[in-house]
Amino acid sequence: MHAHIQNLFNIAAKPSRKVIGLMSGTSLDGLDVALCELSGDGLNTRINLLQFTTVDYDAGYKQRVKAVFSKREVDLQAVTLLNPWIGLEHGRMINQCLEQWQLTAADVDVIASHGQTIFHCPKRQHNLADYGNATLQIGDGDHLAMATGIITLSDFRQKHIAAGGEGAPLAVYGDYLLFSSNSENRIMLNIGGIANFTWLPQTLDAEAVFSSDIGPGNTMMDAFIQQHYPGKYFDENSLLAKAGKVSEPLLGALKQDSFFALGFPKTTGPEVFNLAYLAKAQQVSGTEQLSHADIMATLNCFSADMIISAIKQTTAKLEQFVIYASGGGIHNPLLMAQIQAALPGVSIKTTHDLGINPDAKEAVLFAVLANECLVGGKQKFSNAREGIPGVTMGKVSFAD
Ligand SMILES: Nc1ncnc2c1ncn2[C@@H]1O[C@H](COP(=O)(O)OP(=O)(O)OP(=O)(O)O)[C@@H](O)[C@H]1O
Ligand SMILES: CC(=O)N[C@H]1[C@@H]2OC[C@@H](O2)[C@@H](O)[C@@H]1O[C@H](C)C(=O)O
Repeated sequence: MHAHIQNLFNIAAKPSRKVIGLMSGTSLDGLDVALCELSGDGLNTRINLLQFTTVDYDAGYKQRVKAVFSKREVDLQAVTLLNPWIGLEHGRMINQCLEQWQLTAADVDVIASHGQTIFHCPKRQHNLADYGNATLQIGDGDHLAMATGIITLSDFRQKHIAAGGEGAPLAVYGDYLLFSSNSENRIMLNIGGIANFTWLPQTLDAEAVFSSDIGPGNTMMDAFIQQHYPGKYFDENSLLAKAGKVSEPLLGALKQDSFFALGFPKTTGPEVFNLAYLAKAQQVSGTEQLSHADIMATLNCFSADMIISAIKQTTAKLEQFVIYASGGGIHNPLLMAQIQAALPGVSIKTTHDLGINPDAKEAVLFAVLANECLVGGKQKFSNAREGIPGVTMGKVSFAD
């Protein structure tokens, strides 16, 4: 047996493992790095979030990734160069975190790397008869493993698609394993660039659980700020949105996309919800002359309304449920206030109340997927129709 396989076997046989979960999402703000200690598997998974940092991307990094991010036409050389480069950059960022935490590579068993999504393309979106669902994450795992000296599991989404899913949301697996409860119905709401949620009924029924994208979380608001306010990346504390008034005609036009009429689960991305989408809605509704503040107020309301509608649809027959929010959108006060106002009596907490820093949640979920890849596989997920095929995800890169 190769020593690497023996090593992997030993890691899987340990009573607990240290896993670094990585997430770099659609907001392109930074790399979320979560050092977790994991024991058990399936519904017996126990997790301790030991360290969490977001390593901010500098302007140069953002510019390089944005040049290819969610664009139909790109410089293929740039994509090819970015694939190893992002792997190496993420490796450098992890090494920096380890130094800050006064740890070494030997203190970590594996890295679980999401990579950087540059294009997400479910069949329903591209509509080409000869092709199925597709998604592309770059930031090569071999480069990450070599740069850190740590075994790396990466590229989790391809197996999901190969087994019939859309490659997302993968949150459902970790949400179910970590956060389901037999004492309350839960909605795990993540408001990142794209908003998504996982439905966790208190019956714990793995066949009833599902996860779905909702529509834009922060992505359109961020894109608008970045276009009109150079040097700013988002509408900090909803200041601009709060200064504006919602335009009902524009809001109505924004809600017209066929994506919203589809049932759950479904996935989307900034390939659909972007500034071109806004421009078209403004044209259709004759609202080209709106002020920046009114547009931002409307975009904020658009994200809030679609989140509210998804939650109402899912919980229509329920007396009680609790929302556990996470992702950068929870720091947007206007967005959160609108959601709460539309759901009076519903308790909106954050994953902090479940012991997980809400900014770290997605990175933690990838650490859980890696743990399942190494020691799990016993929890039955077989509901491919709901986007939860029961497969092992993650490709192994050894460190030498
Ligand atoms: N103080 C704040 N006020 C308003 N918005 C904020 C604030 N802090 C963070 N945000 C929003 O959160 C975003 C970052 O969210 P997050 O890190 O969850 O995104 P992501 O992980 O890239 O997304 P995804 O889940 O889609 O992959 C910022 O771009 C911004 O829109
Ligand atoms: C293709 C892709 O990267 N999708 C992301 C994105 O960001 C939020 C939403 O869109 C979600 O579907 C997904 O990420 C989370 C971690 C998921 O798979 O659950």
